[in-house]
Amino acid sequence: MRPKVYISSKVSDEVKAYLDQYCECEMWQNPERAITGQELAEQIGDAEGLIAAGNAISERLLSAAPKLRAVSNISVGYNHNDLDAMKKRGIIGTHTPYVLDDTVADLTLALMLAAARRVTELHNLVRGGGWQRGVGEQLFGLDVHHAKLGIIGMGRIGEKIAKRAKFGFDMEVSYYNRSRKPDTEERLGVNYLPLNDVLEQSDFIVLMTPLTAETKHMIGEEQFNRMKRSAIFINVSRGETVDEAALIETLRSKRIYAAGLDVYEKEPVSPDNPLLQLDNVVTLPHIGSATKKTRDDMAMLAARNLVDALYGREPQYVIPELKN
Ligand SMILES: NC(=O)c1ccc[n+]([C@@H]2O[C@H](COP(=O)([O-])OP(=O)(O)OC[C@H]3O[C@@H](n4cnc5c(N)ncnc54)[C@H](O)[C@@H]3O)[C@@H](O)[C@H]2O)c1
Ligand SMILES: O=C(O)[C@H](O)CO
Repeated sequence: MRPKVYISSKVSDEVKAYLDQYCECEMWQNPERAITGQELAEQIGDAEGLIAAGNAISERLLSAAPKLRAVSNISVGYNHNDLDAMKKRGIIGTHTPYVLDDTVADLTLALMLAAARRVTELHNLVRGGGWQRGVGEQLFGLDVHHAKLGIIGMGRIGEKIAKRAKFGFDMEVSYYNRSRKPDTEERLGVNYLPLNDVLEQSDFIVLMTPLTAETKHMIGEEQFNRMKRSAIFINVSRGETVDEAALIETLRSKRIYAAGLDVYEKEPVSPDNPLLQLDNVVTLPHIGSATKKTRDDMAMLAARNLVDALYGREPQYVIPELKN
């Protein structure tokens, strides 16, 4: 009998057709909104496999799915998976690295450019008729080209950002990482610096680590106070890597120049979040990997990972902490 699979968000016809060859699939059908944790727990039933699109894989969900053998995340980040609970039940967990790197790096550059050149602020000014009053010096921005970029977390995506910055924008690129990367330093001409030096010397600081116990609130008041007053801070990693209250205060007091954000401590961001009231912030709704092609590629990779797991083959991208 073919294994039952639950797909927690709508996937392309091609991905669905691939899964249908091997599995009995049921899919969340409402394109208007994401499935809630409660709904997923109610619907997962006796599925042996789950294609998960950012859903919390918690003890509560797993206890509602007694037959579950494999969880395949359509994401590279897996901080929303309770790895201990999965290990305890022997559940195979997979993710989707590499296929999204260029897309996320493109968006990071978009945030750097938008924050430095005040793109959304000026867009709003033109739309609101403010151009009639002229565009004075107080609305001029900062250069991206030839500036100093510091990347915290020089992994797959960090490297793609470094490459764009270095070769596309003539930036001087430094990085801080858990371990040094001599190959990357040689290949891309980037310099390793201790974290405090990256914070103190960079014009742009991009945070690109995964969310772990170690990186939670890695950037807070002390780190913001080390940055230049003209610094631009970009977060495309996970919201909880940053102490958001400290970020809000830093931006409110203009302690740094601006921020570009794709991720937040609580998502979706509430309309009351003070970040939304500040001119010196560019905000995006966690869409780093969201082009149609990249999301389709991620879903297809997740589907292949899941089928391999359910048919007893080693999936290409098992979550490293869950590898035997
Ligand atoms: N906004 C989005 O849509 C989006 C899209 C993709 C990925 N992400 C996030 O970006 C993260 C990174 O993705 P990736 O594919 O580049 O991962 P990766 O594992 O290739 O790179 C992460 C790097 O961070 C380093 N690192 C880990 N802990 C650290 C610490 N405590 N201090 C310093 N460095 C540390 C690692 O050594 C590694 O080099 C993902 O885990 C995900 O959370 C967000
Ligand atoms: O981790 C990821 O892949 C993104 O945040 C979701 O697309």
